[in-house]
Formats: sequence, C-alpha cells, structure tokens
Amino acid sequence: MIKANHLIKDFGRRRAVDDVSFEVEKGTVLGFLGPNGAGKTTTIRMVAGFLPPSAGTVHVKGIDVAQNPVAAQKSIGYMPETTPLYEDMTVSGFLRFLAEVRGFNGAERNSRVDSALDRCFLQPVRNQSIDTLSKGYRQRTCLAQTLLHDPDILLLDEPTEGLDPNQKQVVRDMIREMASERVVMLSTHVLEEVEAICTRAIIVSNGRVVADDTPAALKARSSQYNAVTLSAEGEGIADKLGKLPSVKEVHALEDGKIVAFPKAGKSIASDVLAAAQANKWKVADIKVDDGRLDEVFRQITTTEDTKKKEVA
Ligand SMILES: Nc1ncnc2c1ncn2[C@@H]1O[C@H](COP(=O)(O)OP(=O)(O)OP(=O)(O)O)[C@@H](O)[C@H]1O
Repeated sequence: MIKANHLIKDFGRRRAVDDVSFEVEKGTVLGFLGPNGAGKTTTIRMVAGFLPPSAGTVHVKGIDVAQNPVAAQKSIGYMPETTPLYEDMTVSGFLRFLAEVRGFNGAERNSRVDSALDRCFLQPVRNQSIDTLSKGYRQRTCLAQTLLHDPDILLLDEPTEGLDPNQKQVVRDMIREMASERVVMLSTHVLEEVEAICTRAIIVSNGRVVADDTPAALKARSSQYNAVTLSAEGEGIADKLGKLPSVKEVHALEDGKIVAFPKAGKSIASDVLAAAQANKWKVADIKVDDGRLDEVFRQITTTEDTKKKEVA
C-alpha cells in the first residue's frame, strides 16, 4: 500500500531524510521512531503528499504521491503533529465542514460524520465547542477528521503526544481497532507505544533507517534478552550458575535476586531450572527477560555512523 523508494529531503545544507526506503502492507501498524530531529515528521509529510521529496519517490496504492497528490490523498488520512482546529466550531460542525470540503453532502456527509464520531467515541461531546475540549477529546477530534473519507492508509504524527495514561490507552485501542483493514503508520518516540500497538518498527536516526523489524525481534537484540532472574534459597547459587556452559555472567542484586545472562544466542532458562533441581535450591520466583526496547533504541541511535550529516 505504501512504497517509499530512496527518499531524500534536504533543507538547505541539512539532509533531514537520507535515502529512506520501505514498503508497508495492509494490516500493519508501523511505528516510525527515532530521536528528536531524526526525520520522522519530514518522512511522514512526504508520504502524505504535503512535502515534495528532494529525490526519491513515494507510491501509495500505486499512485506517485508527488506527481499526483490529490489522487493519492483520497486513500490517506493524515494527522499532523499539530492539527489546526477551528476553535469556535462544535466537534460535529467541524467534522461536517471537513466532510463537505472532501465532497460529501447531505445524508452521505451526515453518516460519515456520525461514523467518525462513533469510532472515536466523540458522541458525548459532539455539540461541544472545540475550544472547551480536553486534550484527549481534541486529539480524538483530530483522529476523527482523518477517518471521514474512510482511507486505507492512516498517517499519524505522534498521535498520543501529551495525553494522560488513560487517554493514551483509549487512542491506542482505537488505532489497533482501525488497523485491521488498513495500514497505520505512526511516528513516536514513546517506546512503550511501539510495544503496545505496532506490528513493525522502523527506527530512524539522522535521517537514515537504522533498524526495521518487529518489536519482539528488536527486543531480542537487547543484552537483557533471555536473561534469567532467580529468587531462590540455597548454597553458592551465583557461583554454580556462573559455571553453566550457556551462561555468560551472573549478577547478584541488592534485593538478593540473582540474574544470569546468556552467552550470545543461548536460551538458559532450562539449564538454570535443571541446576536448581539438581542442587535442591528453593525457588520462590524465576523470570525470563524478553529484552528491553529502550536499551536497543539507545544502542542503535547512538552509534558512530548515525552522527549528523551535511549535504556534500
Ligand atoms: N521546514 C524546515 N526547514 C528547515 N529544516 C527543517 C524543516 N523541517 C524539519 N527540518 C529539520 O529536519 C530535521 C528533521 O526534522 P523532523 O521534524 O522530521 O524530525 P522528527 O524526527 O519528526 O523530530 P521530533 O521527534 O522532534 O518531532 C531536523 O533537523 C529539523 O530541524
């Protein structure tokens, strides 16, 4: 549905997006993540047809977005980082207005507005003036306007930015629900969001793609991946675990727990359990770590080859 091919965007001498390529298919929730200034918004704006690339192309459902933005935008719902809202309009009045701008009138317009209000749980505030809405409802109004033409592709720039944890959850549930029949591409630097809703994550740093994988596979790159934390009573637990062939090192924590880290590519849970049984340790708790995205993110985005770059 989306095919970005060697996208480049220069602002003067600053290369904001540097040879970015990716393809996304239906049913994907793609998290586009990276540190501040990495090029997320710039890339999303190029995909949305609101910013022409300096080089490279984006095709949406086979349509070249830069060549034919109006046709491409029929399939795109775009929620920018800050959506301009008409403060003195009511929520439903605002959505009716935008539906008309998109060419829907009469009963068709009303049913599209109603459906967007339903899907974004906005019915309770439909007659409320936008300037009196809480941040969460404002955000949902922004999301609702992307749905009016029932697009196959949703491009959401930091959709949960500034929301409280409950509102974040509501918006994430909505995104998950909308994703099944669409492509959702969302930019974020909230890693828990990626874990919560994304089926795929592209990490960008200084305009370049530095990782493209599922969140689980990215987490598996963490040094914590498959580490085993053990609460147990027994003699010389740390020493004995340290001697297991699959174990790289063992750390004793202040609270008495012991963490065993695997050698690269090893899974050590069964070895640790076997050692516990053989040595008759009394195990109160055992936990296998599935890795930490924040560690992987830091590792990937702070390597030498992602340092700032100027256009030659
Ligand atoms: N219109 C512009 N003119 C000049 N430079 C720009 C413009 N828009 C973006 N940039 C620069 O391009 C780079 C990428 O910006 P972009 O907003 O795409 O990053 P981002 O990953 O979305 O960052 P953030 O997480 O802070 O929103 C930054 O260095 C930014 O200053």
